[in-house]
Amino acid sequence: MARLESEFQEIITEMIALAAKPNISDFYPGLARFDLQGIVRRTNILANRFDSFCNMVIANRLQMDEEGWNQNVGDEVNSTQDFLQYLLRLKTDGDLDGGAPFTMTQLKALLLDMVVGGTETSSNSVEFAMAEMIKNPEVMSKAQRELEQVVGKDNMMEESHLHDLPYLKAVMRETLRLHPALPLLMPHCPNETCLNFDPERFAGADNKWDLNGSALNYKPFGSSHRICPGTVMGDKVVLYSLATLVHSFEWKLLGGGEENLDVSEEFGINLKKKEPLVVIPTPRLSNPALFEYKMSIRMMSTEWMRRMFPKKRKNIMKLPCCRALARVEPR
Ligand code: HEM
Repeated sequence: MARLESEFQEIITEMIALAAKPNISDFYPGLARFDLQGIVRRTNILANRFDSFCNMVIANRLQMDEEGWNQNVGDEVNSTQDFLQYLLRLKTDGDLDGGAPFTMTQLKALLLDMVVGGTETSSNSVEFAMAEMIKNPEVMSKAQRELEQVVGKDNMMEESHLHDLPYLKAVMRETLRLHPALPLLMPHCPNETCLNFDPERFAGADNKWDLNGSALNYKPFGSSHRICPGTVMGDKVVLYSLATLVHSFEWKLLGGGEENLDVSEEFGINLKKKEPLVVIPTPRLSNPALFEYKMSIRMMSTEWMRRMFPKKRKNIMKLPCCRALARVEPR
């Protein structure tokens, strides 16, 4: 399991690094066939490894379906179908509007786009937002109060609560303003100094900033033709993760000194926190039983995981894709 996890992470991290690497062939196309920096050769190796990974996941899913592990396959588009099952159905039947079926190559390309485009962008944004809230306790308290009112301390955060969390949404917007996940968009700079973390900029009913890139002075997901195709998903994943973390736990730095927490960035194609955030969570919900989670895996079902790793069921949540897509539900 650990080997599979680290291999998956290694592929994705290296793919992102290669995508960002300046390639001399882009400036002198005549040199492209020599692949002087080995970028094409390395990319092909990674693409093959990702392909094998996808083949394994897809083959297992198909085998499970064949053996009836998920009895709901074939029902109307239902909540128990995982994302891969849905894509595989599009591959066979086409979409609901009569669109042409997917090919297997398109299906894998979509998975690759989602993993490469959506993993670090979302997790880095959550890390920055948590760091800023820990550094600014008044922001953390306000977000916690909002969650207490909307969700309640005797309840678990659910996706349906997301619409009623305007302050946490403002925290996320402000995080993306100050620490844009992908900083290399068209060049732009603020017309006044606004370096402090202040979610109030985005709070209030008259807040006019959205994420669709229509206002060119706020476009954390890009804008126009090249706008991020994962905007809606990224928005929900980041907000849901933040809400769950803030609602369920108090957060402290190891050794204290929250007010001096370093939030500086390491520049790259993906902006990440220079020093990883290391924090200590303390449960804050009133009912300890709420922390005995029943995990329901959306993208890869638990049955699939059990089947694939029969001897290591206890480690099921250690696979990064499961952690990212797992939904936490109360018992
Ligand atoms: C906080 C989360 C995210 C942020 C801030 C973000 C931001 C961005 C930005 C700024 C771009 C570049 C737009 C441009 O070239 O002008 C982009 C591109 C892209 N994003 Fe995201 N993204 C996020 C999450 C996601 C997710 C969840 C997915 C997939 C499910 C995704 C998939 C992609 C893809 C495939 C592209 C390349 C599009 C193209 O080149 O045409 N992103 N993203």
